[in-house]
Amino acid sequence: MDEHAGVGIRRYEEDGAARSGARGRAGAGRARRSPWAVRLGGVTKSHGSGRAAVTALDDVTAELPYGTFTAVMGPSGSGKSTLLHCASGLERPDRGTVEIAGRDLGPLNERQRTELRRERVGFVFQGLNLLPALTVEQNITLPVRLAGRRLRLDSGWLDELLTRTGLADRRKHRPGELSGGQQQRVAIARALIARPEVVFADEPTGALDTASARNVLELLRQLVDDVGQTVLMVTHDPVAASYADAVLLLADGRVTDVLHRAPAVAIAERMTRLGA
Ligand SMILES: Nc1ncnc2c1ncn2[C@@H]1O[C@H](COP(=O)(O)OP(=O)(O)OP(=O)(O)O)[C@@H](O)[C@H]1O
Repeated sequence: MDEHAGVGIRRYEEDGAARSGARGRAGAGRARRSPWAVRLGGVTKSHGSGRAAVTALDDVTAELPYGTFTAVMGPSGSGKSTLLHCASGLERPDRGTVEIAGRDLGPLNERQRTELRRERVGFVFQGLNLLPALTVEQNITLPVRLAGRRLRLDSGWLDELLTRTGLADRRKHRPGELSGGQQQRVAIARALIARPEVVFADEPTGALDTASARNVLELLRQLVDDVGQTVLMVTHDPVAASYADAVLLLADGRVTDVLHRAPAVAIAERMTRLGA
């Protein structure tokens, strides 16, 4: 294991065990094969080939316990998006292993990976990707409907998500009738509707004003604390990262440090030292 990724892992693990044990609803009803919602072992990934090849991730090991919130930070080009794409099964690493809920993604074919992403993983991106013609409720339930008979809609969970996201009285509205922050909360509810093992968020507050961003970050934090959700979030913003239990700092494709429950100023100071 990468010596840095292992720093303070026990405390991080205890955080997750305490939260996901009591009320853990994320991935509810599924037997757990691993203490980690996500595990990367020696992941290496290059983009391009020959002399143009760029090593985006270089032997990254990281373990995300259930019920924890992890932020990934680093200078531009340090490999944050590539880490998120490899960890979520969107891209295959060149070397190393990726496990989600104890399942090794390596041997899975494309169809199996798509199914796993649909059923076990939630995504929240900066660009929202809501369908403008559908209502809030229809957008949120879309992943379940796309999965056909493989997933069943839990209407109690839908109601809880609508309440938690403050959208209960907006369920029949369309995205164009909502603020940016409300739209991002729809995207978060949609990511959670199938009770994924882990939610991957790429700059979820990047396009929001300060108050809406805080609202979205508090929502993610509450979902981790109350429901035992596991979240991995890429961000450039030290304030956003300060909501996380742990911040993985990347530089040149390697994990150079792990900060635990760090305040925004400490994260910003560490980022400055990385040259970000
Ligand atoms: N499809 C690609 N083809 C070639 N090189 C790529 C590709 N995608 C990423 N890279 C390179 O891999 C490295 C890591 O990129 P990545 O997007 O993961 O970094 P990042 O930390 O997310 O950057 P940013 O903060 O600017 O979004 C960079 O040097 C980037 O130029």
